[in-house]
Amino acid sequence: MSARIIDGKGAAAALRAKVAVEVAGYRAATGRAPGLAVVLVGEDPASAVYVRSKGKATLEAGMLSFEHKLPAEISEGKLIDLINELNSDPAVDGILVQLPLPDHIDPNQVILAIDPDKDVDGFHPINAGRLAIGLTGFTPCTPLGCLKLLKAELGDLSGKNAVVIGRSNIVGKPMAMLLLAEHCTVTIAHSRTRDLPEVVRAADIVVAAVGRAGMVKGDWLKPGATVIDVGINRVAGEGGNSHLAGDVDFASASQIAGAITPVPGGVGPMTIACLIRNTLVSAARRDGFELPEDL
Ligand SMILES: NC(=O)C1=CN([C@@H]2O[C@H](COP(=O)(O)OP(=O)(O)OC[C@H]3O[C@@H](n4cnc5c(N)ncnc54)[C@H](OP(=O)(O)O)[C@@H]3O)[C@@H](O)[C@H]2O)C=CC1
Ligand SMILES: Nc1nc(=O)c2c([nH]1)NC[C@@H]1CN(c3ccc(C(=O)N[C@@H](CCC(=O)O)C(=O)O)cc3)C=[N+]21
Repeated sequence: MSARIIDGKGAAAALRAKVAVEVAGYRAATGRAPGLAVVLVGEDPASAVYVRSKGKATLEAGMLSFEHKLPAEISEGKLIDLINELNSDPAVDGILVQLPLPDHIDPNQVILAIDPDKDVDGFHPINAGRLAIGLTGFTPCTPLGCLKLLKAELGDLSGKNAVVIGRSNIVGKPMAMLLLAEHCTVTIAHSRTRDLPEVVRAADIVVAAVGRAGMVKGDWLKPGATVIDVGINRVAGEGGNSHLAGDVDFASASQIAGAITPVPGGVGPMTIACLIRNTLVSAARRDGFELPEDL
């Protein structure tokens, strides 16, 4: 059997187009454009690439992009001063501080400084708490993108067995909360899980967010399972080349799964589409502008 390939890139383009239509309506109604501030500390090349594609997607949707590039040596206090300025800037609807941060800066203190109502990453404890207890807030972009792909593929998720591999605050935990809210029976696996292949074998839905290239093998899967591969791992190839690989061994998994996301072209583009979606949602809440339920 050969799995359906879930086209994350196409789904992301469609979501971005829907957001752009709503942005046009928002601008006509309010006379202003939603604005996203992205803060990049230091010169990590991968982070710089992501920040650039976020800025591009923001502009393409008709929104304003404010990029703040800060030197790696900046103090935590100075970074928090900038966040306070962005919190009180009426042109800024969303604030994203690109992670990881340099070691001398505590990411928890930085995230705490962001106004929860501008926290389009959904990383602030207030938004994590809102998600956990079912209140309106901001849902982290990567898990939200995964959920949108799953619903497009499967429709109603109620009663399905879902296994999330990974328990980070930015992917694994919020993913599990979203699946629980969709009435899945959720298992969260991590590095201390005993017999991971056996745990995965029970899953109708597998979300892999580990950071280990090709770890999940085809023979771990229940035949027909839906597999969402969050992993973005840069793997060295021959002659100094490198390529991106997911956490799932695509060659073997695509023989057994019912549907699977590729890397690249799966979850990554959806993350960026959900970021501009969240930024529009933030602006719309501020002005009482109504958006479609299913955006
Ligand atoms: N596509 C996208 O938009 C995004 C992709 N990513 C990618 O997703 C992956 C995960 O990211 P993130 O959540 O930040 O990573 P973290 O490193 O924060 O978390 C990794 C998780 O995987 C678990 N883990 C590690 N080794 C094993 C193992 N052998 N068996 C089972 N579980 C294991 C860890 O367990 P423990 O808690 O016990 O240590 C931890 O919970 C990375 O490849 C990252 O690049 C991340 C964000 C966005
Ligand atoms: N505050 C914060 N918020 C984040 O959302 C955040 C972050 N920090 N730090 C890093 C991770 C990672 N992340 C990705 C976004 C897009 C792709 C993406 O578009 N990937 C393309 C490939 C890109 C390439 O070729 O390198 C794809 O999978 O097709 C990947 C990863 C967001 N993150």
